[in-house]
Amino acid sequence: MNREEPLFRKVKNYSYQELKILVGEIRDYIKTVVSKNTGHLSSNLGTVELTIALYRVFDPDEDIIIWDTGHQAYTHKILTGRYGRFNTLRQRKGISGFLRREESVYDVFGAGHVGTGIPAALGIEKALSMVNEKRNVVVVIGDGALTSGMSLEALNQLKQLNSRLKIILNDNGMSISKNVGSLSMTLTDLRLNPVYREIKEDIKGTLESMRMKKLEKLLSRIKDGIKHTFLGGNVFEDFGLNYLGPVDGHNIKEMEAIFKTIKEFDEPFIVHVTTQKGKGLEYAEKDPTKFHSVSKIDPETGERLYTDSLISYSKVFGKVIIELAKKDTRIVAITAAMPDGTGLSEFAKKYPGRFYDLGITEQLCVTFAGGMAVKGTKPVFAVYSTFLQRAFDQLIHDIALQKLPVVFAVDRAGIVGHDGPTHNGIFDIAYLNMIPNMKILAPSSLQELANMFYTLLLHEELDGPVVVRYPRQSEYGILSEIIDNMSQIDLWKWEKLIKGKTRIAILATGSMVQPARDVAAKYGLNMYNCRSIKPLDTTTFDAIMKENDIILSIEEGVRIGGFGSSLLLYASSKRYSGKIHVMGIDDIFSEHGTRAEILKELGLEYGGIESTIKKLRGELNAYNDRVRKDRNNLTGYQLDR
Ligand SMILES: Cc1ncc(C[n+]2csc(CCOP(=O)(O)OP(=O)(O)O)c2C)c(N)n1
Ligand SMILES: CC(=O)[C@@H](O)[C@H](O)COP(=O)(O)O
Ligand SMILES: [Mg+2]
Repeated sequence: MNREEPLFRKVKNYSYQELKILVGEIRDYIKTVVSKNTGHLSSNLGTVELTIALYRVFDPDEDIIIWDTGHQAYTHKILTGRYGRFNTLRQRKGISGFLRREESVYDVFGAGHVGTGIPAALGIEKALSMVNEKRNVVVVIGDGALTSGMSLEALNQLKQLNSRLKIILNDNGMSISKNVGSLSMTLTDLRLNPVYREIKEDIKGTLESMRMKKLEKLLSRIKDGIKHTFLGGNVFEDFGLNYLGPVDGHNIKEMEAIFKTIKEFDEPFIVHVTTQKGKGLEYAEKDPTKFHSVSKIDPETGERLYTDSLISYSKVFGKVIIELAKKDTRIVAITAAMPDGTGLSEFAKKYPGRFYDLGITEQLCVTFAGGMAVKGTKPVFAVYSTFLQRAFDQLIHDIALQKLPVVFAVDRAGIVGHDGPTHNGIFDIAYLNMIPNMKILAPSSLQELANMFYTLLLHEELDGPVVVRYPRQSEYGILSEIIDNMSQIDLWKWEKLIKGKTRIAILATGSMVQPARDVAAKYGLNMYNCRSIKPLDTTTFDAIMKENDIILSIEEGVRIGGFGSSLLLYASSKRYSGKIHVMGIDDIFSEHGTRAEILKELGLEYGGIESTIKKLRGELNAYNDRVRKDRNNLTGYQLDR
């Protein structure tokens, strides 16, 4: 039970001098904890003053405050009763890096994925109105998140639903990389347009009563429909929002004045706050993208603390796609605002005309790729497994149904570690497995990843979509060697890695092949790398069923609807009389912690596989004993007669 008194209650009474000290302390605390624990550094350094100003005006005990995405809400956590526990951020059993309802009553709506803020706030507002509860509902949303489909769909409903939402737009000009699209250009215009600066000057610095009068006048002019001459008009006003800004997001006093003003009005507002991503930390200010989401770093220099000889799957993918694009000019790469995370940023520089960052729009990206495929290009959409969930219908309706040859590079498949349940990519096998015409591959090594894309993009005639899923993992390897050794492989054939001495086989996919292989080698088991999850290599599987009494399948994904469940369905159709045991993730949301910790808890590593094998071997021995005994008994019975 958390008994910490929320700091926001005290902060309301701080002087501006005290607030300045608090701001510095919070920034320092965030830097210290994130550099040790991993986390979202730049975005959180940018929202310290914004959160303080907001909570001095709006009261989290009274008002409803929603954070879109939640990756920028560390100051919110620190102010709402988690100062003491903040140093456990993103650690196993520690506090989450995102908003979680079970963690605090002040995390009103859980988050992690972009674009949920305005839709959820709108729902909450309407639910409150049904019970005649009039509370302020405030949403904090970034300029990147504002461009996502869900945000825009919700904005489109504000007028019709008579919303009074107060939207605080935290505009730092950045998504993870530079923000893209027309709306981001509009925001740049608004930041620079002197008309708005005049209004800001008008409001700022005036006495409370004067400020209110000016605002009332402004609002009555807005309502009279003359906003276009007075304000110049902007897209937000077309959505029914009163627009105010831009306001300096590092000036608490200035923000307070505007927040107090909007709190007085029974009207929907959008306050355009400008902040700097990485504020107050030189290296993060210089390269906010690099420090958006960080692994362990030296807090003073920002240097990463990890072994250089390890290479991530994303990095190999990024390099491979450049090499392949040299050989085939039809290859294009698409990302939903994740050029860095997916390894595509170098491709973007090398082939700007063949690279599409479409913003945080996974659904758009899928259908856009479909359109490109129709016209003979070879689109590769690189996306995190968890974010591809957004585009389920597009995968079915726009891609698979039409057998469009789109390649999906599904990164962060499996357990992601510190980001936790909102970001774990554990559902993709299941949600893709059920879609007709969809093929799913999983490489078991960096080299196999390279070979898969090499084969798919240069040597296969694709008759529909193909997904390659790979984990948030780094392994030993030399990038140039991997590229030099790229070769064609039989994508749809399972590879026998070990010929065992028992009638037990392990069938593993992707990241599970390496630990399973070690166990198989120790216990003399037959071992297969099932690189094709769908279609099953039924020729090999038929032979496996003939040669083995026990089959253990292992995948880094949910068991329901996964690879193992496909094996079970097929095996039962063939009346296989042996036992198939499926290892994977049960019907739960796995927690945050290191990837190794979580995999261990799930039994998806050497130790877990070994103990399962021991159990299965025990069962097999007991079964064989029973059969032997039965046979003896039977013989005895016959003799007796
Ligand atoms: C559906 C979805 N797609 C992609 C992401 C990855 N992502 C997390 S934060 C972010 C950028 C958001 O930009 P913005 O809202 O401006 O926040 P900032 O970090 O600039 O404060 C992205 C693309 C996500 N969380 N959810
Ligand atoms: C908030 C968000 O969705 C991203 O910032 C994500 O946390 C990045 O994950 P990686 O660190 O795996 O790139
Ligand atoms: Mg931003």
